[in-house]
Amino acid sequence: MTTPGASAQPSIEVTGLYKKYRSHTVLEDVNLTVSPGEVYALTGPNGAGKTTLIRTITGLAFPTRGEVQLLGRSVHKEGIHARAYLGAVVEAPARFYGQFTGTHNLMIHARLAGMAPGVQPITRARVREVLALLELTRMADRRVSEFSLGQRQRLGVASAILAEPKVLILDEPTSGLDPLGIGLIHRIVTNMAASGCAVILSTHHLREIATYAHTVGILTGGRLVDSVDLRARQSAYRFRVDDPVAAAAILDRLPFVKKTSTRTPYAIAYLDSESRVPETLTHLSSLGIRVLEASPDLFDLYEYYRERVELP
Ligand SMILES: Nc1ncnc2c1ncn2[C@@H]1O[C@H](COP(=O)(O)OP(=O)(O)OP(=O)(O)O)[C@@H](O)[C@H]1O
Repeated sequence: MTTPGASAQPSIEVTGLYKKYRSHTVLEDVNLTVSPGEVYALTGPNGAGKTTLIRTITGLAFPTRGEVQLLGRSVHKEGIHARAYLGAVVEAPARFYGQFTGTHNLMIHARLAGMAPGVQPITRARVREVLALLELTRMADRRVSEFSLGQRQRLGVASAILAEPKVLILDEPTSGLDPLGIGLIHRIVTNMAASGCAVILSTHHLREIATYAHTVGILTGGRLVDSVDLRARQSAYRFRVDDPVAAAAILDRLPFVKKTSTRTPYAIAYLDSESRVPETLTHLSSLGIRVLEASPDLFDLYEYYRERVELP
């Protein structure tokens, strides 16, 4: 997993966002930032407002109040510039011309995308490349009306990455895909992020997303109730000891331990790297603390999510 630059200017910045449909508040004071190279997964119960938030971030819907910036430009005031480096699939599966082939549809998309200010023209070779990346070469010259739902879904992602965007936004990109298709989307998102692209995607698949997202935002009732930094959670190790409180106090003094807690019979430490585990064990043992077991303290996003959305 790459580590996105924490100090870089955010690629996506949502500030004080409200969205109302008549008297119904769908989004309430939503604030979030996504850095270059970061994968931000948005999750929450049905009707929480995920699609509305994604539509507003991409400029398809207008906020009642608040602002969205992409690469430092306001989506709703400088749309053409803000969206020049945006790739998105907001309505899944994306709309295509059924009577045209996959290649033809992407060529139409390429011409439109190539009109954005500062964007390089997209070549036929690039169209072939993204079709191959999405494992659609075999379907490339077939009419889109003959594509299955999953193939259309993949063609949508192909069109979103065609212009090598710096911001990629995908609304439920894996819904309707088979397990191999889901793995394919994960790899593409991971590779895009590794090349510096900021990604927001919405999903209900928590256990999958935990393997490659950097941050998970939990939206419920239109409010972003939590933002979970999965990288920090994944650096936790647990040590089974006779006296967890004493062990945690010792661990707390180590310079490479960021935070400690206890959960009997474990002392839990957030280390700055996995390579610190042997050093930590030696240190505990030198101070008379017998460690009966040491292992990663795996974070269960599903359990965490359940607790967050079930809170009154
Ligand atoms: N155009 C609209 N007019 C009125 N209400 C709307 C409109 N679009 C969405 N809503 C309402 O906004 C709320 C949030 O809907 P949204 O589709 O954003 O939720 P979601 O989190 O994406 O749900 P799901 O997980 O089911 O896809 C719902 O109560 C929905 O009825």
